[in-house]
Amino acid sequence: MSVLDVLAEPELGTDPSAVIELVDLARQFPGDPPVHALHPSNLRVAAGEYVSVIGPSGSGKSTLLHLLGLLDRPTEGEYLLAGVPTSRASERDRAALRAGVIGFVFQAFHLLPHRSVLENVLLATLYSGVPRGERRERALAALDRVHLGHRVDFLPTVLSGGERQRVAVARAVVAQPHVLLADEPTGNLDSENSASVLDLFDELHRDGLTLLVITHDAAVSARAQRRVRIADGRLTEMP
Ligand SMILES: Nc1ncnc2c1ncn2[C@@H]1O[C@H](COP(=O)(O)OP(=O)(O)OP(=O)(O)O)[C@@H](O)[C@H]1O
Repeated sequence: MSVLDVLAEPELGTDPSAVIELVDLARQFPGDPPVHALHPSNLRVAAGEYVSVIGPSGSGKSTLLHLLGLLDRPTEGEYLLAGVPTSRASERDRAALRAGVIGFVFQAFHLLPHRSVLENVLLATLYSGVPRGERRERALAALDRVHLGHRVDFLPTVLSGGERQRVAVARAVVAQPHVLLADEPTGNLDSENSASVLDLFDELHRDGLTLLVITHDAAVSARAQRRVRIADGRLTEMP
């Protein structure tokens, strides 16, 4: 039985098709006065949606990302991830859910410099429930998927920024997550390399992957099918 089976309490989820569902979710930091980094917020991301969250510096993007990624807990409200209520789940269950459901892509790539491209992707299969006998094949398929099948034995250090980020995307999707969570994915890239990563996101979206991209960059946000603005810790849908 998987952690999803153990934790699932479907009656709490209002929408079974939602991958992400925030119900009055809020995060306050202590202070005098307290900081309302995220006011009580509601957001539902259905399977297959490509959503961007855009906001300026200090608007609450990192706070939201940490909550969505199960790296932080809310002070109020509930966050259902793949239908599983997470706010009061144990750290162990949250870690298992995070590993099984979320693929992360960060601005800074976070690749291991002394491991080959293939090894970087293979490492991500270790804790994600990919059967041992399938790991290599799955890693190679993920690298093919990001058009880097010809670079599997290279070290990340010799790749372009766009290629490195595409390795990071392969690493994020190799375990077939329910959602790809990207934090400023083009923040370290020039326009050409940014375009290659954003084109890849379009392809993954067409293949049915759910994507949520957090950014301060209007051009990056505009590529998503649905845009949400965050300002002063409040979320609003954009037309
Ligand atoms: N640990 C903390 N304690 C107190 N206040 C915090 C803490 N973390 C964030 N904040 C405050 O919460 C608000 C939102 O911060 P957050 O880092 O989420 O914004 P951001 O949109 O990610 O900004 P940036 O784009 O500059 O990284 C800010 O006013 C910030 O000062």
